[in-house]
Amino acid sequence: MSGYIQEDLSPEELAHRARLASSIAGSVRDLIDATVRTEVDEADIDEARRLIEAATAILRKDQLPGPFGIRFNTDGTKRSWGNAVLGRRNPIAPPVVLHHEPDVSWTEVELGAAYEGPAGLVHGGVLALILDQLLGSTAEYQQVPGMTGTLTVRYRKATPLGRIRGEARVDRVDGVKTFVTGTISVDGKVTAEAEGIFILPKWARGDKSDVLRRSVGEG
Ligand SMILES: CCCCCCCCCC(=O)SCCNC(=O)CCNC(=O)[C@H](O)C(C)(C)COP(=O)(O)OP(=O)(O)OC[C@H]1O[C@@H](n2cnc3c(N)ncnc32)[C@H](O)[C@@H]1OP(=O)(O)O
Repeated sequence: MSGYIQEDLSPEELAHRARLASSIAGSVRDLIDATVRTEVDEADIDEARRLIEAATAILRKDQLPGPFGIRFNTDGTKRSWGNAVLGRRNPIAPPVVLHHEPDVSWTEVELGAAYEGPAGLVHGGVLALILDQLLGSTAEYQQVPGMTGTLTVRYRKATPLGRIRGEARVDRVDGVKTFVTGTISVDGKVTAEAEGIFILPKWARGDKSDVLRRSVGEG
């Protein structure tokens, strides 16, 4: 499967690239929030556009030919920096930072104006996006990875924009299928529940599954 890339970067080089990725993506996330919420006049919009287009031209001077992919390093680490949920290099990603404990994986993340659906509330699709990744990464961490086959979300209460907590656990494994459950909560109250069925795809079965089991990706 293409898009899985093997690299051999020193710890110093990895740390340097991580700093660069986080700094540029953080600036663009701030820009996204500023864009959603700006009330400036047309002259300021025109000036901001000029500066943004200049910044885009600088970044376009040297680009990957396609997406970032998933990169393995010789030290055993794995980077998913382009990932839409975790990607430290992706300004669309909140980014979600996952914490894995023996029985539970969790995250706490601030969702601002860019993630709005109903007024003042988190978009249901954004919650499904976060749950998909959280549940999928939980399966991966427990060494039973897979692609999302089915994700079922029950929205129990509205989720206000702001700080949310996600938690997930592997419920059971049946052959190539891993069943994972999870929740989103705010101030200790569950607002959404999910179950995901993650399936180790045919192309990754047998020896090839090692590449998916080796480590859990860092965003
Ligand atoms: C790989 C590690 C990734 C870790 C990151 C996770 C977080 C990211 C999550 C994602 O965004 S993944 C992207 C969204 N998902 C996809 O694009 C998946 C697209 N679908 C596929 O690639 C295949 O349809 C799939 C891998 C899900 C299943 O195809 P297979 O050909 O490998 O399945 P197969 O026909 O061998 O069936 C295996 C078992 O799964 C069952 N099954 C198949 N598709 C299913 C489905 N969609 N939902 C539930 N069960 C399903 C099937 O009935 C069978 O059950 P039994 O073993 O009990 O007989």
